[in-house]
Amino acid sequence: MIIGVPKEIKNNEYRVGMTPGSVHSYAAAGHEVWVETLAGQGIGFTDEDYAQAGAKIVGSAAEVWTAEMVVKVKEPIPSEYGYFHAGLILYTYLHLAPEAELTQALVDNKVTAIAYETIQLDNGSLPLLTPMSEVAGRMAVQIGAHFLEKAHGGKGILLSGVPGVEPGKVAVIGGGIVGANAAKMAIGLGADLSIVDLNPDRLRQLDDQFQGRVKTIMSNPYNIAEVVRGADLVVGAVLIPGARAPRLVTEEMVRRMSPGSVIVDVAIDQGGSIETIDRITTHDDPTYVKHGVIHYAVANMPGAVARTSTLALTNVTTPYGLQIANKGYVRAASDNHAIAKGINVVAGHVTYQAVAEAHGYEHTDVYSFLNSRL
Ligand SMILES: NC(=O)C1=CN([C@@H]2O[C@H](COP(=O)(O)OP(=O)(O)OC[C@H]3O[C@@H](n4cnc5c(N)ncnc54)[C@H](O)[C@@H]3O)[C@@H](O)[C@H]2O)C=CC1
Ligand SMILES: CC(=O)C(=O)O
Repeated sequence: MIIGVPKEIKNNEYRVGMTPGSVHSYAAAGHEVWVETLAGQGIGFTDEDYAQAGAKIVGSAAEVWTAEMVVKVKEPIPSEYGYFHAGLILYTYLHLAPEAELTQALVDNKVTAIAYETIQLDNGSLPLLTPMSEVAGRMAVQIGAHFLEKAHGGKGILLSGVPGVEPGKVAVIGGGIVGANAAKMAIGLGADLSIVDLNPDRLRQLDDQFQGRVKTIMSNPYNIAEVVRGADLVVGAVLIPGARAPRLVTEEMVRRMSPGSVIVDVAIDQGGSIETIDRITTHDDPTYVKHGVIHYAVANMPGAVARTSTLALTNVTTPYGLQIANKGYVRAASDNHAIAKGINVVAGHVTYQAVAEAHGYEHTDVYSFLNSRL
């Protein structure tokens, strides 16, 4: 199969869909990999590194996108929609529930769109989202600490406190991978940490894992209002896989926070979990202030630490990508249902229920579709 790896063009996105090591694995399996020139340059992977690993370096995005399968990092942006073509396998993050226009473009062009973030194991885990959630969760606290500094617009709080002065308060809404990784950093800094989740078993795990250094709180509007009101830093970290994020922190709750507090809404890639976050921000211009509170809503946070993130991401995307390339998506998804769950759109059908519901498409059962093609 011919597999294309375009250079990412989203704001400050230096991650890349394959490392030279992943190119080597695809090439060893008999595939031809086309890498757009300078795709990895920003993180120290040169065209020469890719060529030595077995890639063909191509001069333009337009050419890369003519491949049978495209391996990317971020969801395509409108200037890339024109490259879609029937039968293309697009393997990348997609986050379609808040992206009506992208969903329509994939449907109209009969692209087979396999979303990293909905590839799901039988135990419910999301193996291709996990590493980026680890990165973003850890970053969320360091970003929050930065914006809490007076010179960056914050209220002038050091999250750790100092002897004789109490630490800052961090409230994490959603105790999954992002939440647990934010917790590690907050605890490492010595902050006063609360984590809110809906799942009592998850709260028990967090309680055990952090040995009394976290307050675990059941999710309901009353508890969220209380914890948000007292927080210096709120981290939005909820997820309902594939669906638009629930807006758990209301405008009224934000209004009651003290001026100079910070919200980092990691869940912005699924539409955001904070009512006062009405737009995605960028690494170039990451924050805005509403009701005196600093809002950070960057949808590609791991792009800021792109070398670490690319290595972590391709560690998990390459084995699944190889299954898709080696067997074709129909056989790969029939043999491995984790991959079937990643198929959001195929041959003009929407096969992920939450995406169909979000945009009013009829839902096509992915297994019926796959069986019809076997
Ligand atoms: N902005 C960015 O750059 C990045 C964003 N993300 C996003 O972060 C979000 C979280 O991802 P993960 O931690 O991996 O998901 P996860 O599935 O591991 O955790 C989500 C948690 O939210 C909880 N939850 C669901 N509904 C809730 C409610 N009503 N109240 C409280 N808790 C609730 C679940 O029980 C679960 O523990 C996702 O939207 C993911 O795509 C991840 C990486 C980078
Ligand atoms: C998860 C995601 O969308 C990202 O890492 O950018």
